[in-house]
Amino acid sequence: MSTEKQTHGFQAEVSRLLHLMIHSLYSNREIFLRELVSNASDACDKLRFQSLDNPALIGEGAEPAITLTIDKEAGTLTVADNGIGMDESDVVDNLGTIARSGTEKFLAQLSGDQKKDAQLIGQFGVGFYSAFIVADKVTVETRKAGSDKASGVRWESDGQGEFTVEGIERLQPGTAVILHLRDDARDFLDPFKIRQVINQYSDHVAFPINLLTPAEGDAEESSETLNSATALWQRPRQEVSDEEYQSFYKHISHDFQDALSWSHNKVEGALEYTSLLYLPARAPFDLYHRDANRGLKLYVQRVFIMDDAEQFLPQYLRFVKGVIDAPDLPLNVSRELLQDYGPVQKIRAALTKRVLQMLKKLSNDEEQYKAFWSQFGQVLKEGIGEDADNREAIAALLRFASTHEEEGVTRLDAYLERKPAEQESIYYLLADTPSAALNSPHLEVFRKKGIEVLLLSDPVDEWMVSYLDSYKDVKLVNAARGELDLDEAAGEAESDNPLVARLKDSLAEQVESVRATRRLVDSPSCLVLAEDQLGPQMRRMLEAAGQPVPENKPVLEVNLDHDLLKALGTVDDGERFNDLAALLLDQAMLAEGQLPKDPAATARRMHQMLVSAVNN
Ligand SMILES: Nc1ncnc2c1ncn2[C@@H]1O[C@H](COP(=O)(O)OP(=O)(O)OP(=O)(O)O)[C@@H](O)[C@H]1O
Repeated sequence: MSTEKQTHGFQAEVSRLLHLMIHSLYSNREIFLRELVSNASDACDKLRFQSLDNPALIGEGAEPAITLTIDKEAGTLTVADNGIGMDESDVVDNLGTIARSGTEKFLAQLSGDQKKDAQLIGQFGVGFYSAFIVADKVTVETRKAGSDKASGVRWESDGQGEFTVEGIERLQPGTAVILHLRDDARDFLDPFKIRQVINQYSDHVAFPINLLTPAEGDAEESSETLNSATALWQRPRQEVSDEEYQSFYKHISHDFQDALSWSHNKVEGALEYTSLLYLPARAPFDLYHRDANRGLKLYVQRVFIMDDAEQFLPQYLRFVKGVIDAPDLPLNVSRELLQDYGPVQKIRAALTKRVLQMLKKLSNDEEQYKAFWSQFGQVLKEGIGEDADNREAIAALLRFASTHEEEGVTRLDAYLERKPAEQESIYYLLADTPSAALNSPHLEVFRKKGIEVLLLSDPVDEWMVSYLDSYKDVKLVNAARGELDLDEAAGEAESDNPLVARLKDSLAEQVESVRATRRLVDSPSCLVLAEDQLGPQMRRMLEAAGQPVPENKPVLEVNLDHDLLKALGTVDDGERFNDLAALLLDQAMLAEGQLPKDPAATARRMHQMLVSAVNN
């Protein structure tokens, strides 16, 4: 342990975050107290957990507690705990860096617009650094539980880019965060204000939060406990107010916004557990990062066991926050053990059903559900592939753009209600964007017949529908694949058409086949994939992942009733015919949002066409 004072620079991201945070969170200043109290409570949780194996860690009579001390003269507010504490390397790692992937990208999104940035930073979670919203200097004194009193550490910074670390003597293990309040934050020296903020944000913290006010004038030193200090999830539902649920949500999630909804249940019987699950209103910035926090906080008989207990919910529900308290699990349960532990599988299956029910209930309110869907819809779609047992329930929660829903979105059930009885399938079309889908030549015949087509343009959609063969026993059919049986007589009779045969010859290298179609009304041609071929979205996904992708040639379908095709039939010059045939294929690719195989050749052919059109 070095005793000399050492100066360190903050990681560049921390400096930027500090700067932005101080400016954009000014109007939410009091959140710093919630964040520091949350950290103190986590530290007490961790110590209690470690002391299961090593009871000596908790000193005699030292019940875990959080102490707030106001010192008006010094202008400081101190948030202290007798939790796990930190050693020197913990301090340098935890209070000087942000070890979350995607941080740089996240910071790049911040615009300087206070309101927008405040929201974004809320999604990110500011934790300890929020101390600098109210303090122009922060001192942390800490000692790791189990180490001796000479192993204390003092960390200090004005939040301007550097911090110092030095060894100190500290009598008690645990951490004290001393805030030297800015002049405009001196209202946090008022016990009344502290009481109000703790009441609002931290009443449910499961350890006592004591407020110490030193003697002043006639008043003697005093100490009072500000919170009820019972585990909120252990209280009966009807005794917990909505405000309490919301503030508990913010405590465990570090979100600034209210949750969309929650579900609190005590399950009795052979397998007892209590769960409190929340649906957040906004996606965290790192929802798609593999190492992002996810899952629930696990407690056993109110003793905190672990964060991110991902075994209790499937991946695709990783946005759900909450706690689970399973009193029958062994206290020394580890992640590895959880994985193969029978009761955990049962709890997971039940919690999954519960979340899907919450979503179903939420979807009764279209407005609210829209908000949810825009944030988490893409993640929920992963469930179609991942969770065969609940596939139908998840499918009912999906939302799609549709040819029959001009602005909004539709559900599979609404599609089925609108569908004429004789229509045997649910049709969908995959495209890169909603507008590409709407303009696709594949829709022409569906429009003409008034048949509804769902428009899928999320990158995950192709993968997802590959797992969704049917919904309520109605098959899902890709409108751009294979031969459509919309009009049985179509196509077949014309298969030996001489123009089709010439096109086949001319394009033999590029296409699998050419055939006449009734699929098209206004367009001359379009591409169709065989039933078993990969679509362009899947292709790109596989290519991006470095996987080998089989070459597949599309089928070109042509509309023999189209003027262009009629004219093409009269072209005798072989070279000119080949150029026109190639253009017919290229424009079909463009309509799909794909680039022609040889863009330069396409440009040359178009150039020739334009010149001859202008000269005519
Ligand atoms: N009072 C404390 N006692 C012990 N360790 C602490 C304390 N406060 C902070 N730390 C340590 O510093 C780390 C960083 O804290 P910070 O609040 O910035 O982020 P976090 O709590 O990990 O993340 P978030 O707040 O976004 O959940 C914590 O993970 C913890 O290891």
